[in-house]
Amino acid sequence: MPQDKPSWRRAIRAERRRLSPELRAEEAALLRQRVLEVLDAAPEGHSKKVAAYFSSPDEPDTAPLLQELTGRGFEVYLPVCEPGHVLSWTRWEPGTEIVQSRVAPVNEPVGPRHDASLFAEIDLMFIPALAVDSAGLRLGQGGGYYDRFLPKIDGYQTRIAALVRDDEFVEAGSFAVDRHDRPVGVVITPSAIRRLDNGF
Ligand SMILES: Nc1nc2c(c(=O)[nH]1)N(C=O)[C@@H](CNc1ccc(C(=O)N[C@@H](CCC(=O)O)C(=O)O)cc1)CN2
Ligand SMILES: Nc1ncnc2c1ncn2[C@@H]1O[C@H](COP(=O)(O)OP(=O)(O)OP(=O)(O)O)[C@@H](O)[C@H]1O
Repeated sequence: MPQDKPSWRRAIRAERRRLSPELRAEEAALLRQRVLEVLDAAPEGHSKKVAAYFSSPDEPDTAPLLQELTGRGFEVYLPVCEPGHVLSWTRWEPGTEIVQSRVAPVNEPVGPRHDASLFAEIDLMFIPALAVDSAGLRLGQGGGYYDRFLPKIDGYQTRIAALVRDDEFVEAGSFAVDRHDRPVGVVITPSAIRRLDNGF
């Protein structure tokens, strides 16, 4: 029996809170390594614009990889939560002002906002999840922001890579899925890059 989403969310958040700062830092460094491997394997002519996100304290720490991406000359865009569970996108560089979102418990950059059409030029997007199953379906924080956003970029080439801890990559069917859930094509954990054979 697949478990309901709220039970999974509670269990994963509790597990993440139990991590020591040392293990968290170690996993963040490994995730950065894996992301660099994905970029190194990217085809010639791959866009220098990528989308990512600012991690919250309970998520795998994306700070090292954001630094690394800008250090390698990538233009990095991060989500901004708009009312109505809409995401827009703002460029981030080290030093960009960061504020607490007015509509969700996350931090976001301040600056000009772009809509989904930005993704015509984005080949790779990193997205948060609490868990991903082997079919590529993700369990998010429950806002439905990405579920609503991803259909808007269906027509673009953007590859979508979810970042989770090793234990959070689980068998297909482990958690309940809804009709609106979109599969991701790649799952990156500290120990591995998994390219899923689901056409995404
Ligand atoms: N780092 C990060 N940024 C992100 C997301 C994310 O998952 N992680 N999002 C991914 O969509 C969007 C923000 N959506 C979110 C929706 C709900 C919660 C959340 O923690 N909800 C809790 C507590 C609610 C509250 O305190 O108001 C909950 O539902 O229990 C977090 C982010 C866009 N930015
Ligand atoms: N495409 C959509 N259109 C309308 N409502 C949606 C859509 N996607 C999700 N929702 C609604 O948003 C809420 C959260 O959905 P869900 O539990 O799948 O979020 P999530 O995948 O955890 O979040 P996120 O995508 O932000 O990481 C649900 O009430 C769901 O019905």
